[in-house]
Amino acid sequence: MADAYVALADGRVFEARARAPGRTRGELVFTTAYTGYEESLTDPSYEEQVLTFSYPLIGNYGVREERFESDRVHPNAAIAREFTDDVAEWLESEGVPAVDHLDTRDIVTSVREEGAMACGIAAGPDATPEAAKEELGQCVEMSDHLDIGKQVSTDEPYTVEGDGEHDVALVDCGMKGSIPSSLTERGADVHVLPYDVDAETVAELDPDVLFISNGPGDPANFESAQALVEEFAGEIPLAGICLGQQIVARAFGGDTEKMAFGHHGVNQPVRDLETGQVVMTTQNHGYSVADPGDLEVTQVNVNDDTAEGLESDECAVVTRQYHPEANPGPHDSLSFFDDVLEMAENGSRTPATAD
Ligand SMILES: NC(=O)CC[C@H](N)C(=O)O
Repeated sequence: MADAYVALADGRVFEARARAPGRTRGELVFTTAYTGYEESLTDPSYEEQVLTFSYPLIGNYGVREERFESDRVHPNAAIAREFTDDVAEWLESEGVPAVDHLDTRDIVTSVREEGAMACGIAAGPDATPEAAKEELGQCVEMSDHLDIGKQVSTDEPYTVEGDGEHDVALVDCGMKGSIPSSLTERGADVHVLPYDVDAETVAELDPDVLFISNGPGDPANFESAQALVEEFAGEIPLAGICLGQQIVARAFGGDTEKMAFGHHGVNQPVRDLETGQVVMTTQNHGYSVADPGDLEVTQVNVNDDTAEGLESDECAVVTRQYHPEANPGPHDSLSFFDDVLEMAENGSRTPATAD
């Protein structure tokens, strides 16, 4: 007998098996990643979402903390065709409801056809379809999570030391741990700052580059990070990943829009418009840059032409919509971090001419 229920905004209620008990709700999204479940579940960009894995068996190589991207699980709940005991126990210990033994192909095709939608979950001995529907009724639209940055950012600034070759000011809007480590490995000291850090604090640090991280929710709600970019545009080189690209685009007069079901997976093809080269990338976003403002689109998604890379020579800006730090996913675009540090070194996106 079912001991878990998933209620969707399209009116359907799925029966399922409870793997970690509890009641919750969130925006239902799916990832096509067939590996990297620990990294996805600890990616802060999934805050306030319910994550469905389209790959049918999740947990077949265990759970290891060194693969975590942050110190907790971020989606409000997780759904798979089958979770192993390792993953189920981990999610239960984190208090995050998990359900399996339901037709995830049906869920994925519904989201693909109708877009990311609200869902409610009730799992455990007392679960009822009505409880799942009640949760669904309380689900808040992603764009109405006005201060979602506070839920995921650091409260206090701190520094992760590399070799002191460059100083990166990294605004933590819900960053994945692989972003600072990709920079420290390349010799930079990374000063991690709260999502609402003020301009004076950044000015005092006098960084070589101001870097805006990935993060959850609607980029339009990250007003203070946007104001920071507006303040330092043309003064300090700027970089951004995912939410960071969206915030930088808005600061340069551009705009963002909600996608139907977004890109969540590890095989999204991206073409560089200058070289023509295509790389496979890791992605996790539900919004995209609809208008790059004063920035130039330098890379696009091969599937749907959305903006994947933005740059400005004049103001020293380089951003990516995808996740060059990988984890999970392919390492094809790790050189982004070399480009960022080269820009930090030269103070410009174009390499200094040797003369
Ligand atoms: N990974 C991210 O930074 C996601 C950015 C933003 N929250 C989106 O959904 O598009």
